[in-house]
Amino acid sequence: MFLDPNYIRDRIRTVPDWPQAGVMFRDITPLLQDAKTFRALIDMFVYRYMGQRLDLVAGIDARGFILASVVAYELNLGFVPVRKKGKLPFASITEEYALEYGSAAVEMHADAVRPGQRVLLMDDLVATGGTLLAGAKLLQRLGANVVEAAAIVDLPSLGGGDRIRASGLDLYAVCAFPD
Ligand SMILES: O=P(O)(O)OC[C@H]1O[C@H](OP(=O)(O)OP(=O)(O)O)[C@H](O)[C@@H]1O
Ligand SMILES: Nc1ncnc2[nH]cnc12
Repeated sequence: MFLDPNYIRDRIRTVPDWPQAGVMFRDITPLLQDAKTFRALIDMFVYRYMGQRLDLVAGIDARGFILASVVAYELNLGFVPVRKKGKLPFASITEEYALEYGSAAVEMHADAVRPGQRVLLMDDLVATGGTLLAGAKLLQRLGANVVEAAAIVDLPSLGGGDRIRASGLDLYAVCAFPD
């Protein structure tokens, strides 16, 4: 029961018109706040990846950090942050991208991964797919092999999942909100 995607989906709150009119914001905080659903969620990722050959888990600022660091710890792997622009102290590389509501840029330290390392890339949600694609691009520019992109939620009506798969990157999302 706890590893049923509907159990996860049912604990995501929808907030209409936030942060701007027309956006149905899928809020994962109730899911994280409940000990059982948080553990069930993390376990779904851990069971999926525990048999796979991985070197690192990368997480996207900010909500991807919540997942990726715990999953990395559980899989006995290191964690790498993909940060919003201007936050990293050391030599960094940058990718700009468009969002459902605006534009942004993400960065990684230039020494965050070594060429050939196998990396799982995590974020909370796929809307247009721009954020995960930008994160994957950073990893690929550093020579990493992005084994899969993973998220809690896909919003298929915004086309991000298709965009990610069309780029050649595998995507796993625990659940989807079709409307
Ligand atoms: O698929 P996309 O269209 O790229 O959208 C998904 C991204 O949008 C949200 O983050 P947001 O940029 O709102 O930043 P936050 O984590 O700082 O709230 C979400 O956490 C994803 O990172
Ligand atoms: N609809 C949405 N809900 C939550 N986070 C998002 N990021 C981009 N679109 C979003």
